[in-house]
Amino acid sequence: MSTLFLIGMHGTEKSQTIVHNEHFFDRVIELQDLDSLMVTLYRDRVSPFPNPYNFETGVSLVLYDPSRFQLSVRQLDVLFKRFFPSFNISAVDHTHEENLQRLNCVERENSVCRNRITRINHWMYHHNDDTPDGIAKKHFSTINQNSAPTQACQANIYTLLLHLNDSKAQHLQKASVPRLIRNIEFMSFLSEPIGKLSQDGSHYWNILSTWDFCALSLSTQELIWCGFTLIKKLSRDSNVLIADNKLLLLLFTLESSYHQVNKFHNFRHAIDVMQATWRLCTYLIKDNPVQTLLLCMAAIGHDVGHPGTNNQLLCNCESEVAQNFKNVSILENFHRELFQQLLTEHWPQLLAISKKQFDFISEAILATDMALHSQYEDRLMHEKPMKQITLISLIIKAADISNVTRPLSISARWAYLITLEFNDCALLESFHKDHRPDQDCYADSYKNIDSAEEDLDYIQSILTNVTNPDDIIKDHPYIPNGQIFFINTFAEVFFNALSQKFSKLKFLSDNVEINKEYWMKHKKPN
Ligand SMILES: Nc1ncnc2c1ncn2[C@@H]1O[C@@H]2COP(=O)(O)O[C@H]2[C@H]1O
Repeated sequence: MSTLFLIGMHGTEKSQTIVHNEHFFDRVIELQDLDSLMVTLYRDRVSPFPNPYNFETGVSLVLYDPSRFQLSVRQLDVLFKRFFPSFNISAVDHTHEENLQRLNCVERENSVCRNRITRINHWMYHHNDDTPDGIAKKHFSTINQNSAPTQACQANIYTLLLHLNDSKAQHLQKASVPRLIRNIEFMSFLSEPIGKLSQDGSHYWNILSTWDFCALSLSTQELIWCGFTLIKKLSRDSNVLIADNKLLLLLFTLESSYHQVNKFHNFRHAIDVMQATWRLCTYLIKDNPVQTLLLCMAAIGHDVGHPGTNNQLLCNCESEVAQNFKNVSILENFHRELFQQLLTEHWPQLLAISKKQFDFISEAILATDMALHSQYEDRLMHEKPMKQITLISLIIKAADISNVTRPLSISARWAYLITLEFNDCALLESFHKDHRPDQDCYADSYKNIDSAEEDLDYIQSILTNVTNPDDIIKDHPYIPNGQIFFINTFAEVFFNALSQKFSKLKFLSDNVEINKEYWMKHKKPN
């Protein structure tokens, strides 16, 4: 869905160009000022699933007069990139008619980001620097009344490369949090969990404290609340304090740095891994609250910006992001860099502590690369005495794939989601048979592809209404085979070895066996 925001614009200021182009947007919202804009962005983003206004499945433009708000277009764009990194949103100075050519782009851009496959393709492989700076450098004559929109259009759509480059650029600028964001009371966007707490003050503690934790049945507001509740407690335990509103800003920024439209690799997975990490820490690093805090934070950030695909796909198509990391642990390095930057900005004290301890958070995030799985398995079985860094890595690795150790009804729903994500990877690969990954997204051949309407409504109804795995595999009969493969190849040996080493963790390998038994009963002949 796409939104046209008109800020502080009175009827007479609305030019004919704006009026003629409004119909390209799904909605037009008129707001008094930029403060109201920020509130709308946050409020929409944390609306209940399936959330049409997540700012990812369409392109949104903000038309305003910079001179009236003492904030240039460039500054507002930087603010969007810093605090809403996954959003397709850009600022436009509407007082110069030629700038309104950007409105012509929206129809084309929407067609790229409404289709899951073209959207993911664009995220992963689009290399051009379409920012106004980049365009100026390449002498594209795009803001020209007579010319058709060209690559300049794509400036409004998220890409991994821009996310990474913007994050690096912010690192250099060391800017403070702008007033527009600093003034926000983030608790005001969390009415849902606060409402539940008024009925039962320990509700979220109770759900966070068991291995039956089901992030799948939580809304975005509740996920943020769970992160807030746990990290606040751990920060107190370890005396690395952070003010409530600052912690909430960090969590809202993290949520906006994950792709809500991904089936599996989204903020929900991040909170699930954070919870699993914490539970494992209560058994394995009992007397070290600082390390528990660092590891739980690493867990929340470990997949930030994940495109819902994999390293192989980035590598095969020689994406610039892959080259940037020399084809080594590409996504993990990507997550690590983005998260480091977020911490530099939002919680530098924690980052400093992390760096003092063998670059704790970075090491933890890098350990989640499954290409290193057998190495870690080896260390788990043979390293004596086990080094602290190995233990930390094993905890976050175990948490990352802990969905197969959850009770079956929960595990099956995670299996369903990862299967859908794998299916999209397969669609992306077949898309590449006919299209160069980095070709101009507006070329004709790119248009009529027949895959991948949005299906978030359908997925959400399964997640909330279906708890019986039988119902899930009725529609997706090959899920059991995928789960057996994953358990046989990775999970079984790993969790058995972990349970042998740490007997209190036997429930993990027990659950894997129960789940495997179920999948075996429903296995399809290959
Ligand atoms: N239930 C599951 N079934 C199949 N693969 C899984 C499952 N859980 C995790 N994985 C894989 O394990 C990987 C761990 O690292 P990633 O999160 O990058 O991507 C994950 C998936 O590829």
